[in-house]
Amino acid sequence: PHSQHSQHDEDYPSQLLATEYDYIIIGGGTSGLTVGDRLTEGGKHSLLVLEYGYFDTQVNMAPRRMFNITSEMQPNLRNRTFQVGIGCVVGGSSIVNGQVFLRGSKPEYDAWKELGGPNSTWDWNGLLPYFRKGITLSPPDPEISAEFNMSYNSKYYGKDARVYATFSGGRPEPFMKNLYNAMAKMPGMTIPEDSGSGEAGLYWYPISQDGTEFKRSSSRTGHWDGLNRANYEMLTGAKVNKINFNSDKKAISVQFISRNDSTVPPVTTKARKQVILAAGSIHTPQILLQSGIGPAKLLKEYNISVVEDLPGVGSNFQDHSYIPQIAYKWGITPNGSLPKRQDRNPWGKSVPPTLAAMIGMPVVSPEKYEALSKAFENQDPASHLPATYTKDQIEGYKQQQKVYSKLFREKNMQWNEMMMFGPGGSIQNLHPLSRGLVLPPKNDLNAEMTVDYRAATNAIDVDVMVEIIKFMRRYMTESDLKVWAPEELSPGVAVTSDNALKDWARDMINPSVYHPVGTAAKMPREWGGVVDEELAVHGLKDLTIVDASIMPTLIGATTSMTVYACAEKAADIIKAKTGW
Ligand SMILES: Cc1cc2nc3c(=O)[nH]c(=O)nc-3n(C[C@H](O)[C@H](O)[C@H](O)COP(=O)(O)OP(=O)(O)OC[C@H]3O[C@@H](n4cnc5c(N)ncnc54)[C@H](O)[C@@H]3O)c2cc1C
Repeated sequence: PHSQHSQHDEDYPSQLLATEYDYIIIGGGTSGLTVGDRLTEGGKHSLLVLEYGYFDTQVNMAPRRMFNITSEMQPNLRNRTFQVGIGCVVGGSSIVNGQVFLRGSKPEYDAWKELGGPNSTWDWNGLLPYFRKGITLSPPDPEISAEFNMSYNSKYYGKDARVYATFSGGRPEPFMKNLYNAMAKMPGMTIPEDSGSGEAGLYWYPISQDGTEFKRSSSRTGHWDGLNRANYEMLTGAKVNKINFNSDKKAISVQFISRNDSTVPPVTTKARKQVILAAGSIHTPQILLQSGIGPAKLLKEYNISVVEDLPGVGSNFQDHSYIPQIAYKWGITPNGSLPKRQDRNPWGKSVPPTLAAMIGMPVVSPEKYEALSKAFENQDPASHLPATYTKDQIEGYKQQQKVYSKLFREKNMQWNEMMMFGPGGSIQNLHPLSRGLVLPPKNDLNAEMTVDYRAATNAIDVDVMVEIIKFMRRYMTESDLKVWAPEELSPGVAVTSDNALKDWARDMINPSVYHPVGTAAKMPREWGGVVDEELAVHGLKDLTIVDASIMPTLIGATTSMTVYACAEKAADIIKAKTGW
């Protein structure tokens, strides 16, 4: 049964599996399949991927391909609840995501190094080779790129990866030039040479599609389809619920059950070299807790014996937050056709490239950034962190506070994201300072996770959003766009004071752009971290986490490209460590 690249789908044929593999990967999503591909190159080592979802020929968000999770009620956002978007399908969230394919700016990755210790290699320079290894760029059409000022530089990408970024072949509406030119003249605005250069500013950006058929590029198309390796196996519909350890605390096997059939007894498969956890930021903490790794106090409440007391499991949870619409209309209709919000068609269609302004707080708010930075610097973390935080975890947040109060003053920092396609639009706070929790419900460790963004528990997050709204207002009403007499529809010109804007923002903020990170953070143990610089779980042997949960802090960009780069780096670390 292992003579071919096996896709055991739907019928849970666990009897086809071997009892032992060199590597077992938990979760066949974005990071899991990237690492799976790299470790099976050359055919020498056997590897099994255990994936909860199924192979699916359709892509995009649909119930079959998404976990069904609603967040906890958010008291600071008028008690609203929110859909928690994550993929459960072979390819994971890379199959259902919005395909905006960006990376963060240099200071955001350099922060990971500062939060990792003096010998850390997790900074911009340490990750750039892996962005290059992981992603191939299809440049824009030369004529269109010259006409619309699409600067790009292929040196920030590689040539061999089968995960693609493309600007696509469509032609933007001519009016986009006016949006571009007006933004380019905003005080302090910069224009980087490429969206992937690690520099903040105004740029056209690529999407995760191939550059010929304009079909979605995912971890499945890039790291599974067409490989046909006898040593690279996957079982779908398999829900992992435990990792087992020997007395030496070495991860030795993985237990899973059928996703649908509770009558099937659990199966245990052995891993000779490593167990690799790639179940994403929401479910990686669950599998750790089910395995006895997490806050000892909590594990006792679940009657689970403690393998390793790691209070950080499920904490430090972060996501981008946004307001979907700062709405304007033109008082004087511009000539010619106007840009519309583009649906990045996942089934293959060339759509025009899209424009974004990704800017730091000194550009967003030249007046207030210094005061905001000071307020954050002097804040008592205990005033907003969860009551369960230990001394170590509070110390870890203090370290983040030290780094981020500096980054408030950093111009080359992607703190605000404005996707530009018309009058007004959506705005994002890419660096919320509140920290959420992702934990199983009190009475049942095996039930679906509870997701609590704890949005705006740090009130500075709302202050930042207000400054971003004011930046949008300046852009719409004080830039060259004013010749078209823009009229603000919401929040509306009657909403003027900071307090009134804060009030409005609390009604409007959505605490997730489907970019959850941080719940098994790469930070020192004495700062509440869960994995070390080699992404190995503190205190244990041969258990490595490779998904978005390891990011100690958010990057100011959509997350998938960074997940690919981190997984590429993780694969090299695992190879070096396990005598690959
Ligand atoms: C709706 C949506 C829109 C997004 N938009 C964008 C965008 O436009 N651009 C961008 O760059 N990023 C976007 N993202 C985010 C990005 O896709 C994710 O950050 C990234 O894919 C996460 O990768 P991962 O490997 O951490 O997790 P995933 O890719 O989610 O993989 C985790 C895998 O583990 C499996 N799993 C979970 N629990 C178990 C278990 N117990 N046993 C076995 N398997 C399990 C899941 O089924 C899943 O396949 C979006 C995400 C979503 C959901």
